[in-house]
Amino acid sequence: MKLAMEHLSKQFKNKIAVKQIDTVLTEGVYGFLGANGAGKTTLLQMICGIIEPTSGEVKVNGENNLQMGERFRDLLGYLPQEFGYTPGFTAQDFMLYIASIKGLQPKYAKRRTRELLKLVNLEKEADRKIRTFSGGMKRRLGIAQALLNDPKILILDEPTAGLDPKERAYFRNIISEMSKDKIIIISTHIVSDIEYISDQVLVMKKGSFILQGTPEELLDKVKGEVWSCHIPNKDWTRFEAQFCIANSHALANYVDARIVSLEAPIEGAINVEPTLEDLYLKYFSDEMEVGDRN
Ligand SMILES: Nc1ncnc2c1ncn2[C@@H]1O[C@H](COP(=O)(O)OP(=O)(O)OP(=O)(O)O)[C@@H](O)[C@H]1O
Repeated sequence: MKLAMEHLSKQFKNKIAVKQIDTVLTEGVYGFLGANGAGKTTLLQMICGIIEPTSGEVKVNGENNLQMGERFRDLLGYLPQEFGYTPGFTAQDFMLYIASIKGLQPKYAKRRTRELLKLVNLEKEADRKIRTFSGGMKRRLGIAQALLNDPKILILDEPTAGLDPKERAYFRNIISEMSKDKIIIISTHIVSDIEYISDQVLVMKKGSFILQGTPEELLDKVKGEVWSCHIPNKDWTRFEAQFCIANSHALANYVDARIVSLEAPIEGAINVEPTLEDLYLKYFSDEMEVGDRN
């Protein structure tokens, strides 16, 4: 299957949210990485056919997604950023309700609901009301509902928002296990959510993809630019203002720092293996507050 974005743009009044995106996705896991406001949600909503592009189009195997209508919706599973759960429903009622909207046969819907609640580890909570669920449980239920129709295109907008580290790890395992025959798009600003499960990472900034490649290809772009060094306490304020700081740990006489820089920031700095987090900092440090980095 081919999911193509062709010269895709979206403008809201005088704000260009998505700018001339051209890319083709086939089966695999794609991480759309970008800061808040980069345009991820707008792009995903155009792919899902929820909003119309200002120009350009989304095509599935050469056919416009909006013109495909029902046939496109049958292929699609979507977890929006803000999901409207009905708090008085139990998890099972909710799944059956979404299944009926998706037009699934009741018998199949029941079986699929059982399977999916098991997959997202909510099997024992099937009869509990959603109003008693934690944020993480609701998010897992959201992932389960997106899978009801066994979608060939699965789109997850910030799927791990509100999940604790254990649930994040669980989520990554679920995705890696089912990737084979689907196009899976995960949008996030959290690098670790997609670093190990994405076949391709697309870095989005100000409405455009500024980088696209396998995690290894992207890591090559910061190779030789990540340093581990000791900065004397008296010089720290100057270094913090001048360099992109990936990490810092203040000790008695110096700060143990990880710095992204073309040149060694200080004598004795040691070149270390980069991570995607370093790459993200390199490209987004101009948009971040100092406190965001740690
Ligand atoms: N309906 C709208 N009307 C006006 N501006 C909008 C609208 N929707 C989005 N925008 C603007 O378009 C830009 C991209 O927003 P979008 O929500 O797509 O980004 P994002 O990368 O998903 O960020 P976030 O993770 O914070 O949602 C932002 O500047 C946003 O304010």
